[in-house]
Amino acid sequence: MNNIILIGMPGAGKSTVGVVLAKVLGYQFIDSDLLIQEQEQRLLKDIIEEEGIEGFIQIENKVNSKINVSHSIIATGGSVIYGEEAMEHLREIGTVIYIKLSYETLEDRLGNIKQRGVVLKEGQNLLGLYNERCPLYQKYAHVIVDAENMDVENAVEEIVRLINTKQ
Ligand SMILES: Nc1ncnc2c1ncn2[C@@H]1O[C@H](COP(=O)(O)OP(=O)(O)O)[C@@H](O)[C@H]1O
Ligand SMILES: O=C(O)C1=C[C@@H](OP(=O)(O)O)[C@@H](O)[C@H](O)C1
Ligand SMILES: [Mg+2]
Repeated sequence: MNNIILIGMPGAGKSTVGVVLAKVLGYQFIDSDLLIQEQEQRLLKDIIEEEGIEGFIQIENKVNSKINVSHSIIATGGSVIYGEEAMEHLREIGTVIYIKLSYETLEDRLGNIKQRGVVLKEGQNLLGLYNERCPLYQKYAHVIVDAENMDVENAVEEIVRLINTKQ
């Protein structure tokens, strides 16, 4: 269905890069986080607080599994890769692009992840989360974009270049 799905760690730039990419390609833009909030009529932070991280992951999996669009850029939330059904669906409806950054860059960019409402297990820190998730982002990606040292415009250009190379 010709969609482009962005995955990666929180702070990787999925939402920021995604909206610019949509403009450049003339696609629609969808942010899974906003879809979840709309369908649940609750803020992400309230869902995480009220349902716990397992409950949030289930809701995120359900919402992403039902996305039915075409010619859209879909910026997912960083924890989407815990939902197997969602990832299989997203891989079927488009090209999954992993925006990859080093741990050091993410740490600089993120500040306090606890305030950001990231799905963190008890006692887990950003490095633990990074090491746990990187293999999953890699597993589900059709294309990996190394966005280290790239500003938003450079990242958009690189994604467009990789998509064109792939076709
Ligand atoms: N390529 C980039 N270079 C520097 N900062 C960026 C870049 N992309 C995004 N940012 C900044 O990083 C933060 C997180 O970006 P965001 O798009 O919300 O990431 P995500 O949706 O992947 O969690 C924002 O403050 C954003 O302005
Ligand atoms: O990685 C995570 O655990 C999360 C990332 C958030 O989205 P972004 O990746 O857009 O920040 C959001 O889905 C939720 O707060 C959980
Ligand atoms: Mg986002």
